[in-house]
Order: sequence, then structure tokens, then C-alpha cells
Amino acid sequence: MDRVVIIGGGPGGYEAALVASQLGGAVTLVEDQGLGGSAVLTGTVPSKTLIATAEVMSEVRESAELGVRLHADGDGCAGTADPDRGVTVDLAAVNARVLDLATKQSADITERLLGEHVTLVDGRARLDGPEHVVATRADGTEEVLDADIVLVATGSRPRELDTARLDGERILSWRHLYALTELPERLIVVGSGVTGAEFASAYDALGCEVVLVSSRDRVLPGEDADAAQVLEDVFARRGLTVMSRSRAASVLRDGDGVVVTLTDGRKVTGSHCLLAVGSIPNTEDLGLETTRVETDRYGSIVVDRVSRTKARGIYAAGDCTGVLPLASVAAMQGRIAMYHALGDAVAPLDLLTVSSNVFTSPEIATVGVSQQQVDDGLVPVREVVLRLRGNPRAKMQGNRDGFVKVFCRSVTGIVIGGVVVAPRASELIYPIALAISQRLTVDQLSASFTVYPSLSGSIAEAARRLHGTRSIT
Ligand SMILES: Cc1cc2nc3c(=O)[nH]c(=O)nc-3n(C[C@H](O)[C@H](O)[C@H](O)COP(=O)(O)OP(=O)(O)OC[C@H]3O[C@@H](n4cnc5c(N)ncnc54)[C@H](O)[C@@H]3O)c2cc1C
Ligand SMILES: NC(=O)c1ccc[n+]([C@@H]2O[C@H](COP(=O)([O-])OP(=O)(O)OC[C@H]3O[C@@H](n4cnc5c(N)ncnc54)[C@H](O)[C@@H]3O)[C@@H](O)[C@H]2O)c1
Repeated sequence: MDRVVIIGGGPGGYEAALVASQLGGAVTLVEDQGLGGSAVLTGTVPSKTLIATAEVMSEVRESAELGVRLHADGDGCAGTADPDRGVTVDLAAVNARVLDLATKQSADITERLLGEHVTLVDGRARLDGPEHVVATRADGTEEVLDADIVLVATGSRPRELDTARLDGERILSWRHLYALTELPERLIVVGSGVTGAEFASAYDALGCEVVLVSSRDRVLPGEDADAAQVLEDVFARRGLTVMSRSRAASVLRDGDGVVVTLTDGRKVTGSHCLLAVGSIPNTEDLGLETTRVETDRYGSIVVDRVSRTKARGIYAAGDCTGVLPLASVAAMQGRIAMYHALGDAVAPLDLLTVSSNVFTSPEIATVGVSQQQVDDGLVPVREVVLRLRGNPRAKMQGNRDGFVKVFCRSVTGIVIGGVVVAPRASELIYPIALAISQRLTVDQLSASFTVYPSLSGSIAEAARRLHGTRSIT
């Protein structure tokens, strides 16, 4: 029986443990922060739970158009999405729910792993040569685990700036947000990547004044430019301030507030600052130097498409590899590693089939070939963009911001990419993802019935418009 030792209990680690156990390995997983990793305890799950409340607030805020009338009850709750309409958020209750849900999900994962006979070691692990993992427990005792196969899945942590030290009270990373019991009066979010944009959108919806400090020309520089423009327009309409081409040089505490100084000398004041300036892979102090595992200049572990490192028998998965920092990708890399290591059939990781979503309001979901690749002339395509405001269901629901974009191969009509900007775009992207993975043509995608009226009708309609040879925008 192969002895498999997994370092890290996030999606990269725990999904691998399930597969390794299913394939007959003797599996030990070392983790000291609780199962689920930052995905469950501080990242994906808590942020999306908070955003669930923000979504309700957004809908309430925009419900007047649908004839909904709300009346102030004057109960004095902290934080107000719209004081004139009497809708408020009790952030202490929201965050208590967030933390409770995360803890329970972690417990569910623990139970599942134990049920699959995975041995859990509560400790911090490091490699001691390619065949030994040393786990150090909180009391300092050490256990040496012999391994035929090792998976490193240690994740990443928030990047800090030397000139912006996190204090957990006013200068925060995303890990600190769930300790807040009152809405910040004025939140300055530094960094307009996915993390910054999601929290800016959420806190604005919860009723907080938000300033987004963006070092780039636009928010979400890594995402579809048309989608980012929709989001910027929505932010502007809602009164969320975006300071573009503004790089934070320092963040300092000033009494009960914070001062963000930009590189051009301007100062932005607020009650709190959220630093969302990226992540650092957790690859130090792991004993990697006792093996042939290589890291790149960012500190990420170098892996191939079946998650092999440069050291025989040692695999790596998830954020510590820097391949694509998503929970879904971490989990897939972890599973692929175990299929490969334990001799099962394995398909190498294919990033073109990965769906991802930015959980702003509206959401932005993407899959496959990107507009940037098309504009750079890397892929010849036909494409269509259908604005959401032409969709009957969207009109009924009062949704006018967003679009559906589909790319197909010029000659064959095979679907190779798509973007959906809409409420619940995370759900709507699936038919496009399925079409890509199954190599369906636009004619096949449009041949299925969609419900009338529905937002998914726009996906079928987009595919229908791509029948033939014209590019329609
Ligand atoms: C705010 C935020 C929101 C996000 N939202 C989404 C989303 O909506 N969808 C999505 O797909 N992705 C999202 N992500 C990304 C996602 O959280 C990560 O890609 C995912 O957590 C990576 O999983 P992982 O297993 O590689 O690492 P992690 O989840 O970080 O887990 C790594 C684990 O390894 C442990 N560890 C580290 N070193 C050691 C050691 N030496 N010994 C033992 N254990 C160790 C850590 O304690 C940790 O528990 C979000 C990220 C952030 C920051
Ligand atoms: N919904 C999701 O799936 C989700 C949510 C959050 C994060 N993530 C994952 O995590 C990854 C990292 O996202 P992220 O947003 O945390 O990091 P990021 O590196 O993508 O973005 C950080 C941004 O901060 C900017 N920045 C850096 N220093 C700055 C400064 N001094 N002043 C102003 N801006 C500055 C950078 O230019 C960059 O645009 C994403 O690529 C994504 O894969 C996913």
C-alpha cells in the first residue's frame, strides 16, 4: 500500500486525500489551522457568505423600480444601505453567521476525511528529504512520517506592504474582516483585482461608503475589459468612488482612522483600509531545499500539468504552485496528482476549460478563450455580444447591466469561450463551459430549449446569432 502524505488541508489537499484513499493509498494529511484551508476558513467560503447578504441588500436597494416600498422603522441598527428606506445590516450578526458556516463546513470536511480512513495530524509540516515529512505539533513534539508520495498543498497568504502594516483593527487583510462588528464608516480598499473588487462591491451594498484605490487604468485588470467597464459604470452609479491610476505608497493609522498616501502624494482618509494587493505562496520553511523541488522567482512551486514537481514522488497543488489561484483548480490539481501518482487514468490540467466568477454585483463569469487573446490575434474567432437589457426576463427583473459574449472557431463554429455579466452569472456560465469541454458547435448549443423567459435564453440566442459567418457585436 502506497504511503501518501499531504501537507495542507485546503481544497488542494483534502480533495487529493479523498482520491488517494479511494485508490487504496494509506493517507496522512497534516494541517494545524483546521480542515478546509483558507478557502473554507478565511477566503472563498466566508467572502461568498458575506456576499450573499450583500446581494440581498443590492436587490432591496434596487427594488423601488419594481414597485416595492420600504418604510423606516427607526430601530437604530448600525449601518444603513439606504437610511431613507429603513434597510440596515447588523454586521455582527452577518459575521457571526459567516464564521459559524465556515466552522461547520470545516467540521463536515473533517468528518468526511475521517470516514474515508484518512489519518489527520494536527501540526505544521516540513519535508526532510523526499521520503520524510516532519510534523510539529503545537506542543513542540515532532512526528516523522515516511512517504512514498508527498503532495504539497500549502496555499498562499495575503501580501503585505512594508509601508502598510496590518493591525487587524483598522488596517486589514481579507482575513480580518469577519471580526468586524460594525460597518466601517468609510472603507478604503487598496487593490482592484478580484479580491478588492468583490469586497468593494459587497461593502458598498451593505451600506458603507467605499473608495477603491486602483493602481491600473481600470478595475479588474485581469478580466474581460467590457465586463470591467460594466462594473465601473455600476460602481459610479451607486456612488462608489474608484480612484484609477492611483498606487498606494503607504497606509498609516491616524487615531480612529487611516490615511492612505498615494505615490503621487495625494492622501485619502477613511475609517478602515482593506489591503487587497495580492498573495504570496506559502513555500518558505517547508524544507524544499532538502529535495529537488524547484520554485520560480515568485516563490511558487514549479509543476507540470499532472502536478509533478521536479522531485520524483513529490507533487504540488493549489495556490502554492501559482498556476491559477482558484479553489476549483486547486482541487483538480490535487486529484490529478493522486490519479497520476497512484497509477490511475489521468487527463492533464486544461486551463481553457476552467470557469471562474467574480462575485460582484453584477457577477462576471468567464470560461475559455479571452477577449484579450482574440484582440492579440492569437485565436481567430467569430464572436457575438448580446446586451442583457434586450432579454425579456432581465427587463422583468429590472436588470439592465450586463451581457452575454460567446466566441466560436471561425470555420467550424465550435464554442471556445464566453463571458457572462449578469446576476448569478456563476450559474449561467455552465452551458458555455459544457459546450467548450464537449466541443459543441454554436448550432448544437442553440438547439436545446431554454425556458421562456430566462437569462439563459440569451446564451442560446447568442449561439444562434453565430450560425453562419458574420461577427456580430
Ligand atoms: C478573499 C478570497 C476569495 C476567494 N474566492 C474564491 C472563489 O469564490 N472561488 C474560487 O475558486 N477561489 C476563490 N479564492 C481562491 C481560493 O481561496 C484559493 O485558490 C484556494 O484556497 C487554494 O486552495 P489551496 O488548497 O491551494 O490552499 P489553501 O486553501 O490556502 O489551504 C492551504 C492550507 O495549507 C495549510 N498549510 C500551510 N503550510 C502548512 C504546513 N507547513 N503544514 C501544514 N499545513 C500547512 C494552511 O494552514 C492552509 O490551511 C478566493 C481567495 C480569496 C483570498
Ligand atoms: N471569485 C474568485 O474566484 C476569487 C476571489 C478572490 C480571489 N481570487 C483569486 O485570487 C487571485 C488573486 O486576486 P487578488 O485580487 O487577491 O490579487 P491580484 O494580484 O489579482 O490583484 C491585486 C491588485 O492590487 C494592485 N496593487 C498592488 N499594489 C498596489 C498598491 N500599492 N496600490 C494599489 N493597487 C495595488 C495590483 O495592481 C493588482 O491589480 C485571483 O487571480 C483569483 O484567482 C478568486
